[in-house]
Amino acid sequence: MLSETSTATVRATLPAVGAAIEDITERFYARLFDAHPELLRDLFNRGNQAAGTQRQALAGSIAGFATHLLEHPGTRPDAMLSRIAHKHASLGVSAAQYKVVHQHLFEAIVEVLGDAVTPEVAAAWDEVYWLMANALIALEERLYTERGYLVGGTWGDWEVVGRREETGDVASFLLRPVGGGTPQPFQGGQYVSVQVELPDGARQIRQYSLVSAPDAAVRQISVKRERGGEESPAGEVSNHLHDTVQPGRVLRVSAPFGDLVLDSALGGAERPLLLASAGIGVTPMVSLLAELVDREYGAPVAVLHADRSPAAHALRGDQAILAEKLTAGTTHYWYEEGAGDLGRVGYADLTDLELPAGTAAFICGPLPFMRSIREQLLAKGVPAADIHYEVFGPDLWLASA
Ligand SMILES: NC(=O)C1=CN([C@@H]2O[C@H](COP(=O)(O)OP(=O)(O)OC[C@H]3O[C@@H](n4cnc5c(N)ncnc54)[C@H](O)[C@@H]3O)[C@@H](O)[C@H]2O)C=CC1
Repeated sequence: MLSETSTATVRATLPAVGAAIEDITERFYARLFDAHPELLRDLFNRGNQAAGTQRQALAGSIAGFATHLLEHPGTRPDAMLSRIAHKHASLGVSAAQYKVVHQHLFEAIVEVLGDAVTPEVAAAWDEVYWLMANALIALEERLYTERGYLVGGTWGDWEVVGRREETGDVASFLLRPVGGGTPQPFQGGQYVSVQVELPDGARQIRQYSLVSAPDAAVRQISVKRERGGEESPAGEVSNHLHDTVQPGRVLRVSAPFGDLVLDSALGGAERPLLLASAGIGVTPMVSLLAELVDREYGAPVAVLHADRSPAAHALRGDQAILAEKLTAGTTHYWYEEGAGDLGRVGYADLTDLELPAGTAAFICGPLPFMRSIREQLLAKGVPAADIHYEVFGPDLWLASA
């Protein structure tokens, strides 16, 4: 909890810091990568840096954390912290790295705000930083130790033992640990980080949801080729995987992390579920469904998916087969074109969908889709706390929340 003196100072300076936060985070990353070029090459996503989205996400999380401290003193924004901690753990982040970030972040604050950063102001924001950093460090250490990993030591070598083209843009890669052995079961909905060496020697990392059943001996990821367009650069890692990775290749893969998991929503008891995905957001839903089937889940499960067309709908077969195996599963599909009798036309529309009382929702897909589903669920009376979501890449939902 923020001290009384710092609370007053943070309250008085939040508007100024908030207004300058994107400038501050831009200079922060410039300073950080100047001092540690290896971080941009081998840890941070270069595409997100170039597009500025990581900066917006960091700005959003700092501003969000400070606002939370002021508005809800004595509590923590647990959902936000948990999401960040899982992502960090999958990257192997360690406590020492928070000191490096602190140094460059505070230098950037002074560079942007100048004399406004009195010792009192610096001390108050220092307190905010360390409240957030220490909360994350504790969560990350718990994630490592719970699973018996050394801090930062979750990477392993995995051999690609199969590859399957799912759609024109999505390929699945089947992975088995080098040296054999059955991997520990993960939780449906979790993801792994994958690190590949690119032609210029950079070792870039991306997260991909696990698609296989949590206890499968062979793990599967399904990757959409990010072709890029006017607003977004082509995905360096997804294109590399599509163009060069065939069976026999060994990839560096992290242990599974991610908190879009059943236990976070269920609290021990079965309840009606809604699993809504769009586009490549289908991936975590498939492992969640596999886990539900495995548990012989008895409560109603509504499986919703929206896509450009049936042909673009990756893993449609797996999703349908698993939904069919559920005791009380229903499927609802929407396609922008070519729906025929395979689904409804247009974006996902929940107007006609009857939601049993007590439904918990899981959503994953492009941000506009997730916002639209969240709005529709809130309008139908689903409490915000029962809406769980996964964001791939920088959390711009937070930045704009
Ligand atoms: N959870 C996450 O953070 C995810 C992020 N993405 C990101 O989103 C981008 C696009 O993903 P794609 O699979 O190519 O999806 P996409 O662009 O093919 O869209 C899939 C479907 O989302 C729905 N949708 C799109 N805009 C909507 C809107 N404004 N309102 C309601 N529904 C809407 C439509 O039904 C559309 O067919 C990717 O670049 C990816 O990085 C994708 C999946 C998951």
